[in-house]
Amino acid sequence: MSDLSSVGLSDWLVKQCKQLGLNKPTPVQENCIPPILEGRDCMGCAKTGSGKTAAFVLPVLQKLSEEPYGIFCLVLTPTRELAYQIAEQFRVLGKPLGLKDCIIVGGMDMVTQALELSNQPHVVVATPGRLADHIRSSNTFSMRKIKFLILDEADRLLEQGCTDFTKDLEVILSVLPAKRQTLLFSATLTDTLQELKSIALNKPFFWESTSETRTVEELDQRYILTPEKVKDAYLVHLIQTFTDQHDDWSIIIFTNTCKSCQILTMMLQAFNFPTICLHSMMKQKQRFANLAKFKASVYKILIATDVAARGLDIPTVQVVINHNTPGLPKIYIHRVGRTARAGRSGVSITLVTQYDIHLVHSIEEQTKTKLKEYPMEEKEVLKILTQVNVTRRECEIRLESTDFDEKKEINKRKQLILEGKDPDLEAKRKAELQKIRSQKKKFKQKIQESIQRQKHGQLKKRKQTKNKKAELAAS
Ligand SMILES: Nc1ncnc2c1ncn2[C@@H]1O[C@H](COP(=O)(O)OP(=O)(O)OP(=O)(O)O)[C@@H](O)[C@H]1O
Repeated sequence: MSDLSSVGLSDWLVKQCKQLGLNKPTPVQENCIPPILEGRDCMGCAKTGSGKTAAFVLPVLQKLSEEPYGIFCLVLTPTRELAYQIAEQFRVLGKPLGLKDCIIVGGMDMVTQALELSNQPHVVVATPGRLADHIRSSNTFSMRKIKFLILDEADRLLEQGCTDFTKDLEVILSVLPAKRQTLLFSATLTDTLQELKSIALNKPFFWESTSETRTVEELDQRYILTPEKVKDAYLVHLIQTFTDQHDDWSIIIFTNTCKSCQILTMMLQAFNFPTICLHSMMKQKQRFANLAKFKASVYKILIATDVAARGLDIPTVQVVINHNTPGLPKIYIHRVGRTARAGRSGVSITLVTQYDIHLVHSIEEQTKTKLKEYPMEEKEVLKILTQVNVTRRECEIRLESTDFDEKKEINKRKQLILEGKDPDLEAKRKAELQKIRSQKKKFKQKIQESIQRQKHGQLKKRKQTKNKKAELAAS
């Protein structure tokens, strides 16, 4: 494969890429950059860590150099940290152009952002909620002339998950010109293809890597089967083993809630592991500061919720641990994709309880990969079990004495009000749903128990018959 000029990039850009160690195009770049330069809409689906960001940044910079004006390009992305990472790529690769960029994300000062927007930056990188707020509240900037709209992690932006971006997207799309190039990228586009096609209107060029598996070959994917009560002891033992065996390692541990993230961080800190956390209940400045410290290897362990599952590119991460088994294969793919990036190797270890086995099966089915068991010395784990569980309980008590739960409740209510919902009505609805769920669970348990009893009865009967036959034969 030849250098990046083979995909149609100008000499100044190729030179800039070389300075950053980008010598040859990756497959997604090789396939998507030419049609984008030709003016086509593009949907690119390639594995995590395969260079999708440069696949859209480079052609935009080339086009911008031919006709520089602001606002030329808008990039939307689901998380604030990702917005900063993308803006940095634009800034570094676009240095020879004197590129002006502007980052519009929640949790940061709105007035400063409004000023920056009115200065006509070439590129705006934004999370949908905050950009929609600016559009609703200000007329000091215009997006009527943008050439490029890019949706990074496009499927996440369109799905109606816990953060629903669809209303904000409508507001944003309503102020963009119909004549534009739309570029959509993700490692998991296929589920949302129809919705995506309604945004990329001009018969988009679609490219998907043709690999059998949906995770990278360099990733060693493992699991540990553990009872729920022993999970944290496994985690502590696992980290201790890595600490003993590797000098230069970084680990991301994913967990399912902000509270669990906070407790696990306190617990690992109590065991003197250099741990820091990242979740959506933290102040934005603290989130950025923690991520920067982790990137700089000041802290070797990052415990995060799924706010860090997509897009983050931290080359030193060798291990990803899933403290909970992700409920959706898609989330698993993005989480484990934080390691083994750009051809490097990496390990992912998923802690699986007896209730999660079906989730592992659907992950294996979707990724077309079989997870292998991670060998652990159970005896060693059991030795620290009591100490770990007592430490965890102490951390829980410490957290309960703070206003963590209260803050969570206030944040939730604020979010619901912003979404135009009544928090009290929603709470009622949630309680009813919870009641139905627990009734269903009880019912399921009863059925399981009666099946077990039946099986047990049949076995007993068979044994009795066998014994009788043996007695008869003996007499
Ligand atoms: N042509 C190239 N040659 C070498 N390295 C590259 C090349 N293009 C990109 N990279 C590097 O690969 C790494 C991963 O790239 P990037 O973050 O764009 O991945 P991605 O495909 O967007 O992953 P994700 O799906 O997780 O967001 C980055 O560190 C980037 O600098």
